[in-house]
Amino acid sequence: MSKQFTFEEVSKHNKPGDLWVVIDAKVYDLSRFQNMHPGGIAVLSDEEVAGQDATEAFYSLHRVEVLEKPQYKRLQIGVIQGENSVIKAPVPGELSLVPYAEPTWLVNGFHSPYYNDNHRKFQVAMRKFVDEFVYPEAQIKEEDGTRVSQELVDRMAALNIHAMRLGPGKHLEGLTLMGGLVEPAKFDYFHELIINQEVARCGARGYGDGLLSGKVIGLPPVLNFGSAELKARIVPEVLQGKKFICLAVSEAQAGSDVMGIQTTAVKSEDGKEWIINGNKKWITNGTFCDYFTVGCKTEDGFTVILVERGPGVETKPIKTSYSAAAGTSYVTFTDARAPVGNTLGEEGGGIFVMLSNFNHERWVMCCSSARSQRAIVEECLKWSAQRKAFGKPLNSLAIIRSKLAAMISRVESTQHWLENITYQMCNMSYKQQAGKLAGQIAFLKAYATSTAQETATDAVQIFGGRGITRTGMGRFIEHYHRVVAFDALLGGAEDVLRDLGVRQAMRGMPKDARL
Ligand code: HEM
Repeated sequence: MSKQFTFEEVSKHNKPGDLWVVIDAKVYDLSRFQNMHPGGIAVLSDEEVAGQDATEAFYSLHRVEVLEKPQYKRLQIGVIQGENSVIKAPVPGELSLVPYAEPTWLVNGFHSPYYNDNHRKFQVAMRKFVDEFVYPEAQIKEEDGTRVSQELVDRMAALNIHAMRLGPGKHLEGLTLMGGLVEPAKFDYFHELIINQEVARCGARGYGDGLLSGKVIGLPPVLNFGSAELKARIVPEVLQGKKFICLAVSEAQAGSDVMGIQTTAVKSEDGKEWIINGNKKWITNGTFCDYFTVGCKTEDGFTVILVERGPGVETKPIKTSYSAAAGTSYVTFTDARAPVGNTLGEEGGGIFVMLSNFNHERWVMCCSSARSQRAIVEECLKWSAQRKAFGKPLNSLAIIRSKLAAMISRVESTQHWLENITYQMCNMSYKQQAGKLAGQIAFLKAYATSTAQETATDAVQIFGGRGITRTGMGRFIEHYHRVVAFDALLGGAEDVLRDLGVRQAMRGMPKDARL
């Protein structure tokens, strides 16, 4: 039972060296902490703070998690008699009750045609997993730039999360998914959407990519186009998190224009091996990968080949504006060799391999982008309610409400469009998806990432200086604003995607259509 105090008792401890404050009905003795306080001693000695209820002042300057940290928690010496604490730190695994902080299907009283009971149970389990194991590691590693721990990779493997991140399909047969929560045959794209969206909540974009997103885009060409022998050798060890794979397409000389790549693969004299020369740039997870799914120029055109790390393959880190935890690399191939049996799809048929892979990659990015955007909406709603400016909460200003309205509309429309496309994916074959959804997904990705950038800009304005400060109240805004361009470039730049979408539409125009 906590020690009980009255406001009167607390008010006697109102000077440096004997300094107590009340925050949310809890009494803190700051006498010994005052000299270590990052905000300085003067603010604590203020007559409206020392010995007083400083709840409002505190929450306009600190995030809730400050008082959750053990070193600060122990400054609490008791509670105010007869008063209850009302401020609640987010509880791991729980849904947020802040309006628009969750997609509508997770909001009490709302309905959705897309999600069944199994999706709901799956979401609960996935959120718990992310809050308990992913979020804490993400926050540390995004800062220190080291890669995801093998311990977490193993935990994910034990639940077969690596396999589920590749979507529904034969590769799930016989696996126990999420401890038996989903039957492999019933796992669909909404389950996968849930994984992507829950992981995106870790609020660490570089680390998020470091969490084996190279596998999400690098393994499907092996799964869908590799020989039976190659699949048997590569797939299980990658899905068990024992080996790592990435997709290596873009180059110093070619990004969105995939056909412009210059890495070459020529056959050895005995015809048994490919000899590969060239470079690949911005390769996510490349620094720590064992396998590279490489786009190459060959005699017949464009061919995709699985190259194993070995002589002639070198990777070095590229410093980008997000964390080195992503393992972004520059890869060079100097007479690197791969057996001809490592060819993925037809020789010269690489563009088909790549294009069918792009849809899924872009859709995954839409899932994450929509969820990251939503987290920023939540931050802005909270901040504008608890921060005062000109003597009033920020959200009493019409201009702030107008920015919030635009943010909410953007994230809601992105999520709803995403859910509709996901529903189409659930009801189409992989081939139908490639034909019918390439345009839709390209448009959605360009829409999600351009609205994300608008939201990032608005959020910085709402947070002011804190929106460009790496610690404290605005730390997620600063991070988001710094990394938001990644989504807009990876998997195809916005203008290229919009153009692709329109070209697809033009191709589908009925020949007899007239005004
Ligand atoms: C239990 C009591 C308190 C603890 C543990 C605490 C802790 C901290 C911490 C960790 C920071 C750094 C924030 C960050 O960048 O993450 C900080 C900053 C600050 N604190 Fe406190 N604080 C306490 C009470 C107060 C109170 C009562 C005030 C009075 C208004 C105050 C005023 C400030 C100010 C002005 C800053 C600088 C904020 C900024 O740079 O934006 N603190 N405090």
